[in-house]
Formats: sequence, structure tokens, C-alpha cells
Amino acid sequence: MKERLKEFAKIIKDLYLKGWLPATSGNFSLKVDDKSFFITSSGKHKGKISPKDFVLVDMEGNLLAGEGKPSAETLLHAVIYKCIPSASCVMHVHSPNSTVISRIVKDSKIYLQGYELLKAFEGIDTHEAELILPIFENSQDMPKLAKKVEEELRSASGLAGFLLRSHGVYVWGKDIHTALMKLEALDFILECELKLAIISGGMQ
Ligand SMILES: CSCCC(=O)C(=O)COP(=O)(O)O
Ligand SMILES: [Zn+2]
Repeated sequence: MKERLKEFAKIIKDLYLKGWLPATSGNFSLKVDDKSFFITSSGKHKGKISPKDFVLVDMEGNLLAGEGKPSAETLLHAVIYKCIPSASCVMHVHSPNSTVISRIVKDSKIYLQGYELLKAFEGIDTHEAELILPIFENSQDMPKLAKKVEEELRSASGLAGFLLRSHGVYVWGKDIHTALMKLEALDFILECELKLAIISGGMQ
């Protein structure tokens, strides 16, 4: 696991350099088994992250091992692992594209269709498929927000990830590289949607 956390830390630093993790924002986790996962400690600068900046928690977000406080958003990672058994890695970033689009779209869902890069998502083999991206209202009440996310994840299958309004984006994957691929694809598609909105003068 030390080697995987080292590899993970390197990827997080690359995401920081893209400008997706300003001011200590974002959090990242790796599932160990059905009972526990590693997650970044709260408040860590993601441009300087290392394996010692992860703590081990249980599926209720309680600290099991490591130094520091688990991320403030640990419960959101926990519900993703509980609802999506195939997920082994969760990434949350504050990319400008995901944050801006969540403020422009007033609806609680964004429907993405027509992009070749949709094929980065499991089960999609054509640009004609439709991918749904829910938007949850941001909240500092994590148990309440986690409950809303859990309800949505249990009722809908094949989601791209989700947005927190004016906050950022969550994606997950069966491993680090799948989660990264989905994150890059989703951000690319959201950037295209934003550019189209600028050209056409509005969204949805
Ligand atoms: C200054 S970032 C605000 C909190 C946040 O949204 C985030 O992603 C980082 O929180 P954490 O507790 O994981 O550091
Ligand atoms: Zn955040």
C-alpha cells in the first residue's frame, strides 16, 4: 500500500499543478477493503502531499490509524464506497470548470451527450450515450449531504460522478488510473459545455 500511496501522491501533485486543487482544497481516497480506506488528512496542501498525509478510516469515517484529522468530506467518500462496490478510488477536485458550471446550471442534473470522451466511462461505447451528472447543493452539514448523495447513488446507476454546487466535482473508479481518466474526461466535457454556453449565450 505504501507504493500505491506514493503513486497516488504523485498524481495528486500533478492535479494541483493543473490548478484543480487551490488553497488545500480537494480530497482523495483509496479503498483497502470493504471496511476501511485511506483518505487525505484535512487541510493538507495538495502540491506537497506525501504518503504520510493519508489516514486510515472505517466506513463511518472514524480514524483507525495515521496522524492528523480525516478530510472534512470523508463521509462522502464512505457513501461512494458503500453504494458502488466496484469503486476503489475516489477523487474530489475544485477545478474551475466543474465549479463554474455548477453555478450556471440551475437544475439538479446535467445531461452530457455527443462527446467521444464519454467512452472514458464504464459501459459506454458510443458518443451517442447520455451520461448524467447530478448537482447537489453545497452544505457544511456532511451527514445530511452524505445522506442525499447516498439516496441518489442508490437510485441511479451509471452516474458520471457528481457536482457540489459552487464547490467542485467527485469521481470514482475501480483503480487510481480509471478514476483519473474519468476525472480528466469529465473536466474536458464540462469545459466544452462552458465554451458552448459562452458562444450560444446560455445553458439548459
Ligand atoms: C480550503 S478547501 C475547503 C474544504 C474543501 O472543500 C476541501 O475539498 C478540502 O477539505 P479537506 O478537509 O479534505 O482538506
Ligand atoms: Zn471540497
